Amino acid sequence: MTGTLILVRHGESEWNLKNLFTGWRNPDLTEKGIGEARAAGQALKAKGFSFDTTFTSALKRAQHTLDLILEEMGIENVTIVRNQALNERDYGDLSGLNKDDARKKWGEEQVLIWRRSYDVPPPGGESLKDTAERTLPYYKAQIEPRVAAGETILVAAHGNSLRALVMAIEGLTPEEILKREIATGEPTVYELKSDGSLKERIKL
Ligand SMILES: O=C(O)[C@H](O)COP(=O)(O)O
Repeated sequence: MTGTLILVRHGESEWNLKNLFTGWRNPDLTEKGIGEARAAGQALKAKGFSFDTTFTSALKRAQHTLDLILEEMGIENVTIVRNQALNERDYGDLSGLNKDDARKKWGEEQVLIWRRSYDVPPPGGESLKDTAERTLPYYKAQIEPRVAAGETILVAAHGNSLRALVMAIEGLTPEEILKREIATGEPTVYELKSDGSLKERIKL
């Protein structure tokens, strides 16, 4: 038996547009982000998907994306589980700062290390490793068993919480996952075997 896991990053947020570090701060989607979420819903509808359960984070941009996808698909009665284990990585003291201003203050290289190293956290925040340490146990306990049992599950979350999941599902090294950019509003479909391992990755 195979199950289906669909991962989608939220549409463009107001702070993506302003080029601000966001993390656990809570901006909503922009008009473009709303359009991206609706387009994701249309793409999933065109493929005939329906969901046994859906998951999202405790943050507005991901919740709103999920709501818009379900609305576009005409799905009204599915369970929505919201949990902060799926939140974006906490950007700590960088939250709310402009990414270009941060580069001017701390230098290009240091900011790149904070954004794209595996285990160096930004001041007061979480590294990708820290993020994976809270996201993966939640995935293993709440999401993977459902997919392994044959369900179809949609997860609307964030660039770095999804990186943590993709790394585990695809068996990527830290170097490989850090090169993977997860675009806003573009669903990825994974067929998983009954032991939770990957059968096929399909990009919509
Ligand atoms: O939290 C943020 O600022 C972004 O959503 C993700 O940031 P990143 O591109 O630095 O990983």
